[in-house]
Amino acid sequence: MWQRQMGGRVYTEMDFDQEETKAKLLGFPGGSIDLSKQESGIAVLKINNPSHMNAFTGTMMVQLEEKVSLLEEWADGKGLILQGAAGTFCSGLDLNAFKQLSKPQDGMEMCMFMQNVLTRLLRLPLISVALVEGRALGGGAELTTACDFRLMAPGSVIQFVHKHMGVVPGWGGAARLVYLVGSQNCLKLLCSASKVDPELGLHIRLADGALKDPLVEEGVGTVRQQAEKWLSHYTKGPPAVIQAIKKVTLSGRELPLTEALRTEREVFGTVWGGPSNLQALTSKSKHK
Ligand SMILES: CC[C@@H](C(=O)O)C(=O)SCCNC(=O)CCNC(=O)[C@H](O)C(C)(C)COP(=O)(O)OP(=O)(O)OC[C@H]1O[C@@H](n2cnc3c(N)ncnc32)[C@H](O)[C@@H]1OP(=O)(O)O
Repeated sequence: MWQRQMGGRVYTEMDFDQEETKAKLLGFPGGSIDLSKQESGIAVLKINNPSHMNAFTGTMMVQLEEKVSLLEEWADGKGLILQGAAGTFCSGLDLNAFKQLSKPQDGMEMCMFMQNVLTRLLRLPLISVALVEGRALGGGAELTTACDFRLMAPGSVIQFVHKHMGVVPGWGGAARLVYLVGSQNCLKLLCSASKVDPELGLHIRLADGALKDPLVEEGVGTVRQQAEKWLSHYTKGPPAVIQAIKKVTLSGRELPLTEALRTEREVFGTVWGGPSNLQALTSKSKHK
């Protein structure tokens, strides 16, 4: 029930031929999206195209979809960190692909593909964090909004540069940005294409944390270690319970009240009387 209501794609085969679009996107090679799942239940998705500032190629779009599919089935998963390679996040759509996808229909098919993938990414039953180092530009800025939280490293910048490209966000970034920062701040960020640094990010609630500089402050660990420590505060506990918390939060955010309540009941039924619940009851009764 939950999967049907919340896990679905935005666009179906009624809207576009996903497989045909995939084949087209694979015509823009370069880079990779690498997934590593850890025993702790935290996975890391690496945006890996460092020679091009982690610009997002067609191959990377297809690989992102494949990795999201794997994460949707990860029963032991609790958290996810989205990070760019070589100390920077993502400089947006690969400009070569941009040029070659210049026909409106091609652009819209790419958008539908990426909106489907990023919506599924945001709806993963995992607590997700975009670890922003260096620059997150254009589509890269949109990628950061497809996670539950954003942690910004010292000197990092999120910049919706779309106006400079004569376009608007197409990967769902505008819809998600309005939800995160409100319509006025969204308008300001898109119309000014201004740089959001950690301080401004915290102020407008685009960022949920500013990480410390390990070169300045001893003992704070790398930014990745800091992000993992931050995320660990929210992923302590059994995977089934953490996943259920994300599901009821998502339904509360996305569904009309009656449907959200019904979904909450469904999800509640998956954990009530489950092993974690029974174990908690047993340990509580010992304290009487
Ligand atoms: C729907 C999303 C879509 C949209 O509509 O907005 C987009 O995302 S469009 C793309 C938006 N992104 C950009 O406009 C950023 C473009 N890149 C830059 O402005 C600069 O590269 C930089 C990111 C500010 C870094 O500048 P700098 O430090 O001077 O390094 P270089 O410019 O020399 O870049 C190093 C290397 O990386 C290549 N590169 C960088 N960004 C891209 C990109 N988006 N696509 C392809 N390649 C990119 C750059 O060409 C250099 O490679 P070489 O020329 O081979 O050395």
